[in-house]
Amino acid sequence: MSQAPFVAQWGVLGCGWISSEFTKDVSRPMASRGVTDVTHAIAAVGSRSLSKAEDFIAANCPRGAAGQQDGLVGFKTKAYGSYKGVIDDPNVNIVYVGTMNMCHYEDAKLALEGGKHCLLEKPATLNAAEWKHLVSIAKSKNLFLMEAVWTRFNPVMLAIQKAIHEDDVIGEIRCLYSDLSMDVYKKREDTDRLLAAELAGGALLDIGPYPLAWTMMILYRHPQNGRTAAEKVGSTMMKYHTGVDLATSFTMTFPKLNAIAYCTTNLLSAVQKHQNTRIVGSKGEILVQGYTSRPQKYILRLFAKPEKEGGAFLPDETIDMSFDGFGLYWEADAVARCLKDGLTECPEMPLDETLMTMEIFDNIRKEGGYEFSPGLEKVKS
Ligand SMILES: NC(=O)C1=CN([C@@H]2O[C@H](COP(=O)(O)OP(=O)(O)OC[C@H]3O[C@@H](n4cnc5c(N)ncnc54)[C@H](OP(=O)(O)O)[C@@H]3O)[C@@H](O)[C@H]2O)C=CC1
Ligand SMILES: O=C1OC[C@@H](O)[C@H](O)[C@H]1O
Repeated sequence: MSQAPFVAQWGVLGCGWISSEFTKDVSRPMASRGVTDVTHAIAAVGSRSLSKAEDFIAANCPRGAAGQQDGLVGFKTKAYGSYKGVIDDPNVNIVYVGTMNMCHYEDAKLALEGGKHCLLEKPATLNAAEWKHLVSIAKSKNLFLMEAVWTRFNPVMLAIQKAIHEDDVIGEIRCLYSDLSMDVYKKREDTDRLLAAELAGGALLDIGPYPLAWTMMILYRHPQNGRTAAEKVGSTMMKYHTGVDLATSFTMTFPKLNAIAYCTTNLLSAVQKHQNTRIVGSKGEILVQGYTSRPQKYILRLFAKPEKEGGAFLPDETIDMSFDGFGLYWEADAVARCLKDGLTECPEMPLDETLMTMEIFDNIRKEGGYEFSPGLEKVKS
């Protein structure tokens, strides 16, 4: 007889866009992605407004998430007009923080201090000091904590990682080019969360985590790199008049591989839906298709004669891994498995790799002159 799946009992903080995608994704039938060991319930949803939380439930999970639809738990999703209500709900065992960047530290702290595990949207915090403090609370209470870098769990990312790390498909890695940019400049008001200083906006914090995720997954985690931090990180930042960055680029060197990552992000240009990440090796290259944050396919392009300089390519092979929904469910499933197994950090997105990210971003901001508005950072180094 097969065992009943483990049910992650989520409490959602903030009823904005990404919380709705997360909620819809974990409400999809588990069978649609062949998962049988874990499932999900949305136990509670919290907003600063009760009616917003009620409307959110009606729109995104009227019958609860997958585990509730399958009758694995008896409770319905409850709406709260405060975040604290969610934390105190006895049916919640893990909190998803989908609030604005400048709220992440305090909202995650509320969850952890309330004794709940926590999945925290990217960027985890505003700086490394805030993250270190959250980690210390989580560790002292033996609670799970993870930054929600969902791209790390995307099947295209994992297939490419295997192709490069295990199957040597494109040979020695030489360069990784990764961009995620958005067409925001002159299209949105200065009060928009991406452009406003008081909301800790800017390209680096909002979409910079994705080029960095590719660098970490493909170069930092390369078996021959031995999880050695980048030797050098260089950056260029262009600021907007509000004080946030309109465009940032950073390079990261990995001498053990003789490989370099070129990462770019801006709020100036339309996202090319086709190809924004490209990985070049000695035998050919991989062209990631779709947004850098949620790719659906990749192209494998091999040199006909790898030993020759500037040689011709063999015909392209397209590996199509298209999926339904937004694609946050793989991350949610991985978190549920961690809880099921009693882990307090996720091997695919461990606490120290978020710390590394926050330290890299702190240094890039320092180099580029991006200082947060007074009072935004709750812990400073
Ligand atoms: N993983 C991913 O692909 C994505 C991740 N993100 C991340 O998720 C977070 C939220 O982004 P997104 O959903 O697009 O943003 P939204 O503006 O759509 O939602 C943010 C929510 O934060 C809550 N909030 C709490 N305090 C404030 C405040 N002072 N001002 C405004 N809102 C506040 C609000 O919830 P309420 O009113 O209900 O209390 C609001 O709905 C960001 O940190 C972003 O980086 C965003 C998009 C994609
Ligand atoms: O994480 C994100 O990915 C998609 C973008 O649209 C969004 O601004 C960002 O927060």
